[in-house]
Amino acid sequence: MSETLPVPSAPPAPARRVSGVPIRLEHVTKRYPGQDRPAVDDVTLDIAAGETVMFVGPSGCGKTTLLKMINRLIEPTSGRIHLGDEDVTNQDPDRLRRRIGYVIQAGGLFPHMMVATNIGMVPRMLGWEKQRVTERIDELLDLVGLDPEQYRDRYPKELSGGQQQRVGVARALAADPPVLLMDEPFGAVDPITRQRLQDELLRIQDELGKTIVCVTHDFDEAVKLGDRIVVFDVGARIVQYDTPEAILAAPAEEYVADFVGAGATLKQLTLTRVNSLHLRPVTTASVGDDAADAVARARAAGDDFVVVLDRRGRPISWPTLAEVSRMAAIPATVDEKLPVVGLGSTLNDALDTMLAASQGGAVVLGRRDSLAGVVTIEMIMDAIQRTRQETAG
Ligand SMILES: Nc1ncnc2c1ncn2[C@@H]1O[C@H](COP(=O)(O)OP(=O)(O)OP(=O)(O)O)[C@@H](O)[C@H]1O
Repeated sequence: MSETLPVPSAPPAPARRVSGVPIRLEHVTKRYPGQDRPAVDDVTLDIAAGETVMFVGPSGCGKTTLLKMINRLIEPTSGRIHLGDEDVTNQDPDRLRRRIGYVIQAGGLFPHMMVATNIGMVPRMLGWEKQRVTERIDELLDLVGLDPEQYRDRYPKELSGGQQQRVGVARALAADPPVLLMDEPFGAVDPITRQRLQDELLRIQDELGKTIVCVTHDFDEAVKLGDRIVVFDVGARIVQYDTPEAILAAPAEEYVADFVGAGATLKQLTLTRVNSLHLRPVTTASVGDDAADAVARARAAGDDFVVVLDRRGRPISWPTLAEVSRMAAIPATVDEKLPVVGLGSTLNDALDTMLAASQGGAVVLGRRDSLAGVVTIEMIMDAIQRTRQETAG
């Protein structure tokens, strides 16, 4: 029988808006027919409102079963589930699911429905007026970084994997549910896209403060996204439930140490985020501005590059002064390969992004993809050096 594990007392992430509710699982068990051992064996777990909690553990240990019992896609054999003050164990599952957003691998979009129809499904079921649904769709596309004009009338197959996943997140958030469940949400996309989507999720969560429970196979992802991580063993036995920092510093059992991996010191870098660096301000210019003026301002500031912003203040390119000098006005050209990272990106991510680009740095995006500054390879190297010294000392 697993012991009761209250929410650990470490302080939550820096104060942010909380729109989520706490989740309490009480002695929850799931026995599948014909199996001798329960897939989930008497689990008690408290998840605090507004936190992101990551479920990790070996294949078949019961993570997905536990997750799906929260929105009753799987019915518990016994035990109770509370959302906020409410016992939802016997609540009508359809009603329950409207209060719990659910994101699965590859977005899980309906292929025959346009993006807008996919996103607007739950609000329409809830009887929202047409105008309100339409506005909500555009608002959400904007939130997940997709231009509504360009994407709302497309079919899922006309989107990249990463874009489909973004729409999946938008759809899950449509009716503004307090809880978001995610099952390997970024498992099906390439590493660079995954990193971007993780950054977006951090940014969105920073704005919204939902209660998020997310299953992942990737311990680095758990460290990056989680306010806390639950490490499970077979039967969804909770081996450790703590902040990423605490788990990396002191794995509870040898089993967790093995799971965390030999590179734990290096993983500490995954804990250091771009927002902890002192970001460099940079010369910017808007589309249509006089190029000579931008060059003069950059020279005066000692910058070799100019970050070009679109009319919504989002960076679209990062030309050198030599390139800008050849122009009359700043063009609207979007550089598809612009190296960008989010404020929540880890130093590992930032380094990966920079190594694939020519500028020796990356543009840092803040809220709604606005420019937060620039991070350079030198800044990352300095930070790595400091982390090494602290770990050694
Ligand atoms: N519908 C089912 N019928 C019978 N057994 C099941 C069913 N679904 C899952 N199981 C079993 O329950 C256990 C837990 O499965 P679950 O999918 O929850 O694990 P998991 O930790 O999410 O695994 P993975 O990481 O591989 O996705 C496994 O032993 C699995 O074989």
